[in-house]
Amino acid sequence: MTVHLLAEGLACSVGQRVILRDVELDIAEGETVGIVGPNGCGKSTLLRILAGIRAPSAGRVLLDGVPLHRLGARRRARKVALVGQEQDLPSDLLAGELVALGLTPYRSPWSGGGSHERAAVAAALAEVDLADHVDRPVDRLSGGERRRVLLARGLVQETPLLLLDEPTNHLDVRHQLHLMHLVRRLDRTVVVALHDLALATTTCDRVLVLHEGRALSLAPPREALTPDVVNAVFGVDATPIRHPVTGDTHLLITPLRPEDMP
Ligand SMILES: Nc1ncnc2c1ncn2[C@@H]1O[C@H](COP(=O)(O)OP(=O)(O)OP(=O)(O)O)[C@@H](O)[C@H]1O
Repeated sequence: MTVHLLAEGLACSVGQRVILRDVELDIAEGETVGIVGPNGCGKSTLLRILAGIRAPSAGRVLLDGVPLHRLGARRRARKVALVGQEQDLPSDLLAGELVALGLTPYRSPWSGGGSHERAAVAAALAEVDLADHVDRPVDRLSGGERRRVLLARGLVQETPLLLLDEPTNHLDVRHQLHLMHLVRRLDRTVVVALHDLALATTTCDRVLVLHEGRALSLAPPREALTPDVVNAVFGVDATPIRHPVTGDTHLLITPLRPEDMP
């Protein structure tokens, strides 16, 4: 249950302002690709275009060669799930009911949730380590629990393409790693916007760096996130450090020294 994702010449503008230009992506079946870049560089906008929620001002998105815009809403919802950064969740729902919304594309009108649906919801909540939260009101969940419930809603949608917008926000370090390892294990194509460069490096197959509306590279993490790129894109000082046990290179990120500031 995975898909080849191709994006050709994507652009997006709001009025005169260009948000994205000439973005090309060729993502293989089952790959986990991270999108990184500074605040406002267009990560969420790109994910919304890849989800078919926002139309690009130029270019197109193809899933296994089929243009996304040709798919009706229901077929698209069986192909692509976007787990966004929703702040306001319906306060009168239980966690299990919110997750069950992910099954909407498979329901016939007015059908209720049968035992098959309840099992799917329970399995998705168990995947995100919230098996005992099915009957908890959504408005009483912590920030991290909400993020994980939203991920469960995306998982239950069973789409070959899963798009995640900063899914690790609000999560403690153990749950950040758990979530990213869970995502990698899925037999799905995943595109995930992340702020944590270390997490992107250790958990993504390839990383896309967005800077000033352009895609700089789509490459294995340590090729995409060199110290020079990180310094230029984020305006920080990144120093490569070798892990004493694994020998892998990690970036130690500190503020620019005053003498290096532009
Ligand atoms: N509908 C819109 N109207 C006007 N400007 C918009 C609209 N949508 C996005 N933008 C602008 O486009 C730019 C990119 O926004 P986007 O949310 O994609 O960035 P991001 O990389 O996800 O940011 P962050 O890391 O802060 O979440 C921002 O400057 C934002 O203000």
